[in-house]
Amino acid sequence: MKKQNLVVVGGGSTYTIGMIMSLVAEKEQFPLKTITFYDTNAERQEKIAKASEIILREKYPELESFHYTTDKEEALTNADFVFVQIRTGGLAMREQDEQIPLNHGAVGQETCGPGGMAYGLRSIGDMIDLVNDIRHYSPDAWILNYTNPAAIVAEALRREFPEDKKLLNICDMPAAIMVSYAGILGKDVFDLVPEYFGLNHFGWFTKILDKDGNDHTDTIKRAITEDGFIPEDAEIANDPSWIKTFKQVEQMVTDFPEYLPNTYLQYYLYPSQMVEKEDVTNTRARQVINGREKRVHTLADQIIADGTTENVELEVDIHGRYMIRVAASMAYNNGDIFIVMVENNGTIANLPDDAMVEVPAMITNRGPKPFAVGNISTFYKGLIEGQLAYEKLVVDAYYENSYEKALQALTLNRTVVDAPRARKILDDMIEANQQYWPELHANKQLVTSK
Ligand SMILES: NC(=O)c1ccc[n+]([C@@H]2O[C@H](COP(=O)([O-])OP(=O)(O)OC[C@H]3O[C@@H](n4cnc5c(N)ncnc54)[C@H](O)[C@@H]3O)[C@@H](O)[C@H]2O)c1
Ligand SMILES: O=P(O)(O)OC[C@H]1O[C@H](O[C@H]2[C@H](O)[C@@H](O)[C@@H](O)O[C@@H]2CO)[C@H](O)[C@@H](O)[C@@H]1O
Ligand SMILES: [Mn+2]
Repeated sequence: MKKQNLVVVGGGSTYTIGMIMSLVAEKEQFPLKTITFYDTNAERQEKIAKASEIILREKYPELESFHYTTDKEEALTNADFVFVQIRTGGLAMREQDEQIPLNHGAVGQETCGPGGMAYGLRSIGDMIDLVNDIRHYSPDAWILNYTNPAAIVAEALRREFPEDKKLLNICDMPAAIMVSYAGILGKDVFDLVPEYFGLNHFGWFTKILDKDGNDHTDTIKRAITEDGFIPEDAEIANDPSWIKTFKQVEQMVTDFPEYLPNTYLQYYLYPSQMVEKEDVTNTRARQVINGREKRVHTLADQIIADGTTENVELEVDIHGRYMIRVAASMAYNNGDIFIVMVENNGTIANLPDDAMVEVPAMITNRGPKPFAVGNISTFYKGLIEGQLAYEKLVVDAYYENSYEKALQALTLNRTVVDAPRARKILDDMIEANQQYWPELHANKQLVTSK
């Protein structure tokens, strides 16, 4: 098996140490020659990198080299795989994305509704620059992007790099949900085969099979409605916010029992309930700053101070394992099946060809080969078309510097609906994002004809 040169962009991310542990756990499936971290924030990256260096020295002695840098040429040259996990504006801006809509009575969420638009308009420019840089230094590298909001980023990258066949956008949420299905069934998550359709953070499992073709969908539905649904992946199992989110699946399956929903659908199906549950002074970003970020930084500090991992507990989670299994299937043409984002082109027959959809695909060394879904029925088609229009309008707003397109996007979104409210949210977001967003201009025709 050829050993791979891996670059992690966003080396200072709160997910990096988990990713390193997953790379250790998956070294047989995805053997590495070198690992390089790249980040624009030297200080944030250094702490994570120094801890990672110790972990790798102890647990991955066969690795030929590990290094970290803020120099893009040094980082991106000679890569086989580039994993991208950046957050333009950091968790501080995530907090604004969540608080602004809540101040106007709308859902405040990282990737759904107005928060997703704000984060999208910040991320698109950086992601385009980054893909250009990667292609300049490593034209043939596989790029696995999971930078959020993945749906909007994927749409922008589709428009910007239409011929790039080695760029794949992925999300761990379906896999994390499947970990809980596996728990219900007493099976390994990688032994389950999903049937699924939708957009990123906006989809449904239509069937859960095992590798022998046995259908477990009804067993899972029954278990959820009778016994409830809990997160089982190590990273989120004890997190009160994720426990609440998984609990909401019970209501979704009771109200709409046809298919099994992605957890993120809660924001679109029960927006008022979601707003009522929130505390604007302690939104998810604040919980992550005081929770995951603090935990990861304390862990890194301890590993660095001790010079060893002997005194800490290091866990492997589905986030890293899933990303790595997708990469391995590309590297070694395994033909494994994973849920990923692809340009539709008929996969969901009654949706536009140019939609970025999330569906199961066979992952090969020629990229993802999605399985045909066929026509989807009215409820799902209606919901998806509205959300897809919102996503496309956000990307239009970016390219056209259009205030109007941004306003249309928010008004269309199920988490907002009301046009005056959309305008208030948009105006506050423009103010908060001056440093990051393209300048949005009002429709010139209307202004001049006054
Ligand atoms: N798709 C998914 O399912 C999924 C799952 C988990 C995390 N994520 C995403 O992963 C990303 C990281 O999340 P986090 O909470 O760890 O954020 P974080 O802020 O802790 O980490 C992001 C890192 O990226 C760096 N960075 C920012 N802009 C950069 C640029 N242009 N070039 C290089 N480095 C840059 C930052 O300095 C920071 O160290 C986010 O986009 C998050 O939404 C996605
Ligand atoms: O609110 P956060 O920052 O805790 O989570 C936001 C992310 O949530 C999903 O990722 C989960 C993942 O599903 C789970 O396996 C585990 O690794 O935790 C992650 C979050 O902590 C979602 O898919 C991502 O897009 C979000 O960024
Ligand atoms: Mn996701």
